[in-house]
Amino acid sequence: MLRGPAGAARRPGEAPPGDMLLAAAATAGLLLSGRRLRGPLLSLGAAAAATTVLVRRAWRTTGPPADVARVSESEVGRPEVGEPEAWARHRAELTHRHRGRAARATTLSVGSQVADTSLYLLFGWASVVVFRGESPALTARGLAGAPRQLGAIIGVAAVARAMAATLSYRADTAWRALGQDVQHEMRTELYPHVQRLQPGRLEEERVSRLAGVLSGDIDQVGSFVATVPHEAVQLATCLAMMAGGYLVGAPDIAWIAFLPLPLIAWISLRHQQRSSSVYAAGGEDRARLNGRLINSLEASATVKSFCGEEHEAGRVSELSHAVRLSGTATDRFTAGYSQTVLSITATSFLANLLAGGRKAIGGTLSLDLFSVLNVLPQQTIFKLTALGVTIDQLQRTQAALHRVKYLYSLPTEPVGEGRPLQAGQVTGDITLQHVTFAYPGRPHTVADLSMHFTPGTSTGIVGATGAGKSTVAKLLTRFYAPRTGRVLLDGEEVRELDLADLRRVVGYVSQDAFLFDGTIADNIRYGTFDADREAVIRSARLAQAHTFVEALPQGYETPVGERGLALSGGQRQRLALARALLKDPPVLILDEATSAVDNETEAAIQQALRHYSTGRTLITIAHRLPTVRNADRIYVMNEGGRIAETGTHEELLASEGLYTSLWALQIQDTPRPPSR
Ligand SMILES: Nc1ncnc2c1ncn2[C@@H]1O[C@H](COP(=O)(O)OP(=O)(O)OP(=O)(O)O)[C@@H](O)[C@H]1O
Repeated sequence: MLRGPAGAARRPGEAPPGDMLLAAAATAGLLLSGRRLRGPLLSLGAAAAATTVLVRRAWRTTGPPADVARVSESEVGRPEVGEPEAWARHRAELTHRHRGRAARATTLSVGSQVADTSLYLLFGWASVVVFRGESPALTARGLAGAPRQLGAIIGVAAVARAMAATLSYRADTAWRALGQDVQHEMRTELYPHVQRLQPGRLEEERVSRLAGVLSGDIDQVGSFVATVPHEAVQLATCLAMMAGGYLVGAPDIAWIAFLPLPLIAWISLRHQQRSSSVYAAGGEDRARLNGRLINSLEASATVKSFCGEEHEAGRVSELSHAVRLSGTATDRFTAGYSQTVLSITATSFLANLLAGGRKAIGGTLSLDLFSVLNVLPQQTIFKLTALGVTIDQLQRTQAALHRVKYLYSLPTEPVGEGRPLQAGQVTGDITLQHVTFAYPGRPHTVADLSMHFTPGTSTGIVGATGAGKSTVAKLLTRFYAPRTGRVLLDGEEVRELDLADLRRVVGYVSQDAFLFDGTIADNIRYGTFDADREAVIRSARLAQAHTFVEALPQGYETPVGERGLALSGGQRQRLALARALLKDPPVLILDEATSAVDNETEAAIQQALRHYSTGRTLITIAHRLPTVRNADRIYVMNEGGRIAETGTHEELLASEGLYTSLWALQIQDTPRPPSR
């Protein structure tokens, strides 16, 4: 078994890695080259080999930056994820679609670098004309006299500058546009996939982590495409121009020009490795300060009532001091690096000047050539200083892609599969037959559960907290599938039905009345996006929301704020209810949908729902027994996720079981004050 450069095993017969091919080509080049070029080629090869070895070592020993590694292994979980099919397809499409653009942008990057470097070469040449009085090379080409020569060089330099500006602008914008497009396409492809994740997986993955992949990681990929290939192509162009220039023009002193390259590459990589930990420490200090500030400001009522202002100010000052110290350390570090790089660049320049100058004085190197060649190493070194940042970007992008790939590997809900359902033909006959279900890693939530919901009737489900009432609703809407047993709608197993159709015919108002950042009308219309204003108002009236909405200065156009925080809990619940009523489903499940509403308003809602639910199947899950007392049937669930009792309110009271004792407890409760 052979070992690849990164320590990876390579099977016999596998294609040799790129550097072996390079070595073979270099050996052939050396053998074919004349004696004059053999030495310079060797020094170029040595510089290239040393630089490659250093980059490889840095890549292997450091791995991804500290902050990236932490996220990719602990948060995302499995470092090794296979190639999910959806991701492989999307990646292939992206590559195929943008191949031509990437090739054009690469050409522009090469052109812009050639024009830019030419400009500096021309400056060097112009100074020779000024100091020496003429350029023999130009005189030999029929352009005699310093003023004419100078004018010609400056004219060409102006053209080179214009070309450099145009090509750089076009290359930069081409790469950036490509980065933006890749980012946009990745996000718009990944987001629907994330939305289709099975609810269980969606709950397991933290929202902040999912949002982090969809925003931060995809941004990382986009900014990588926008900048790194452009810089890498420019560096390669600089290296090629420098190597070509020295090998052709001054092979004897080529080694002096090549010598600093591995040194600069090494310093740049070392700097990046060390700076990533310095910056990570500074970032953590800033994050701690930020967290403390937000926490303190959010808890302002608690801080004030416990007179904790001084205590909070002290803690903020402490953290701010830590930020100051880490900031100073980072600044010192950065300043030290730029001075080191400048010193090496200057040393290389002086060494070139000395060696090349002696040859020019001795007449073995033309002054014209000497003046232009001197410029090339400066440009290359300048570009090479960004190598550490490039490697860092590459590693960050790899880690970001790893996380994208991981999300693609998570199981999704089926789309467009199953038997279609017509809302108008659904009667709403629902049956649970011996259903057993457990959340992953948990004991059974419901066990051997059987229930029946007769079409056109209302059913209440009550029971202890954690008994599994909401779980029943989730099984009906196929958020989860039972382990054993069957859930049937109109005699058909729900898992055989088209999922989107099923959710269209089953309206569900969950415990947490979630509102989107938008207006009240937008929130009621959510899911029935084409509903007109009259329909919106009608459902708001049914949900007893119209009066409070009308009383607001902007009425239905009032923004509800992030997560609806500009409204009270009872108001939010009524809007969520109005949203479900507007959907007009044949089956409606209300899971603690009015728990934050005062008794009087709840009674009005129930009155309205009695008319609304005619011909529909209404399932009401509640803790408050008065919410379900008028239901045609009530199921009482016990803690083991089983049915303890069933019957009408009167029948259950007569049986003097669990329901009777709960009722006795609750009617002693003080009535709640009216909600706003
Ligand atoms: N996503 C989940 N992952 C793991 N366990 C869960 C999940 N959701 C609910 N459970 C557990 O399942 C059990 C039943 O929860 P469920 O929400 O169905 O109860 P409930 O009767 O509706 O309770 P409550 O009246 O408090 O709303 C609880 O023990 C709960 O901790």
